[in-house]
Amino acid sequence: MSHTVLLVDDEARLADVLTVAIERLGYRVLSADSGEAALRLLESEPVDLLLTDLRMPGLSGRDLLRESKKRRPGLPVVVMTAYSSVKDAVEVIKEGAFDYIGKPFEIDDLETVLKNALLLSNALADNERLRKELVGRYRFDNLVGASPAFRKVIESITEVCESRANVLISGESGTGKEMVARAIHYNSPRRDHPFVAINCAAIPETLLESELFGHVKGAFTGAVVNRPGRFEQADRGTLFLDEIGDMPTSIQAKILRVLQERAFEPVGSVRTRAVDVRIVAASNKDLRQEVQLGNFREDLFYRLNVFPITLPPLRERVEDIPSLAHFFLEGFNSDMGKRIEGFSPAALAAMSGYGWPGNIRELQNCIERAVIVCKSEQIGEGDLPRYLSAPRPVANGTPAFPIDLDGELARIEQELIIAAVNRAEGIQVNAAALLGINERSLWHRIKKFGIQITKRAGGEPPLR
Ligand SMILES: Nc1ncnc2c1ncn2[C@@H]1O[C@H](COP(=O)(O)OP(=O)(O)OP(=O)(O)O)[C@@H](O)[C@H]1O
Repeated sequence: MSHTVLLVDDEARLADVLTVAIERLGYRVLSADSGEAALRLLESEPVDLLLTDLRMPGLSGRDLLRESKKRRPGLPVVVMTAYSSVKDAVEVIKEGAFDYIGKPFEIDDLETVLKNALLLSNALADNERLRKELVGRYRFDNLVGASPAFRKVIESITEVCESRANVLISGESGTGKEMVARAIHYNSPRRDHPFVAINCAAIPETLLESELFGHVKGAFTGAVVNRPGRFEQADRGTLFLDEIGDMPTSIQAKILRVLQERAFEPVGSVRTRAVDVRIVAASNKDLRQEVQLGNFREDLFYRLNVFPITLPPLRERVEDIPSLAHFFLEGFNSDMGKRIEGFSPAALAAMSGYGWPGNIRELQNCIERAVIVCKSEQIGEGDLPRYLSAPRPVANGTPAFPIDLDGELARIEQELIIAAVNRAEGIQVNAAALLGINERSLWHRIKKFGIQITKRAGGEPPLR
């Protein structure tokens, strides 16, 4: 395909002669008699090179050069002038012109200049494309996935990582929220400072404040030394507040203050400490809904939600299952010194047909188990838990042997937990009591299965 040259000259006769000559060289020519007309063509036409006269009434060649650099930075510009002078040449080159040609010139000279300008701009464009590809690959090489839904996530990370904006990552359990938080940190200007993570749901309310803000000696029984909190540890870096939806309201107010004033006081201290921390928060609950239910402060929600990223559940990015499965297979192969080459079509089909309530973490666990049990060079359907593809093994009280006992027990466990959590209206301590286990054990199981929990509004619900 021939390249398009936009020729700009206010002298109509010369423009006509040049148009014919340039067309003979094999280019398509668009002609404009002023800088203004040229800008309009630049907006609407696919132009590969701008060849402009320097002195023109209205918008001069130099003005046009500047404007074109703003609109199309990669477009090569060649400037022509009747008043050939070194000073003009230096100036236009400084402003970003590719070359300069003094009138009158031989068509052969023009041909060489045009050819070189186009060659260089193609090379630069290729270079930029390759650079972007490489940066993309090395930056996010551990984030596997090419589905449209996941590509959007990568785009969001690319957009936000350079800034200081707070980020709120939403997504079901095991969808990769922490991984994304790390990708943001390690691709941000803060990458040489700490990435500190804290799981707000895993720490009892009484300890959370001191965990976040630290404490001074004597602040409470057991505080025998001054201890810095996570905010201080993350100074100049990133603090990842995981499961922020489970943060008690009293602490939410304190987090809001750090976001607004970039300052806090350790527990037991009256001295204010300044801190420079970027917050990346994550939640597997719908925080907007939590705000409506009165469980989460609206002002904090808006502070955190400056840049929201939503991670799709694995069942909505089924296309990524094979590449994720291979990625995990490679990792476990090398951890366990195995050489399993891949998956049978039936195994891939079973994985693609399953709903993955625990998302990528569940897939990862499943591949780990398969690598352990697999005895051949390919993971087959039989190496995967039966519940991935098998229909229910107990119908009308009669077991359809053989069954996958572990898989079935996991399924029943999951169902009972969901039922208890629903009965307890999302209040985990009550659900744990219903199941006869402690709250911590329940929390671990909820995490393992990726169960979604939504508390209902209106205080402690009665247990039935
Ligand atoms: N795109 C991905 N490519 C490769 N591995 C991934 C990807 N996303 C997540 N993982 C892996 O899946 C597992 C779960 O991810 P992660 O812990 O980031 O999820 P999460 O959403 O933070 O979970 P939770 O809500 O339970 O804290 C991790 O082992 C992580 O390495």
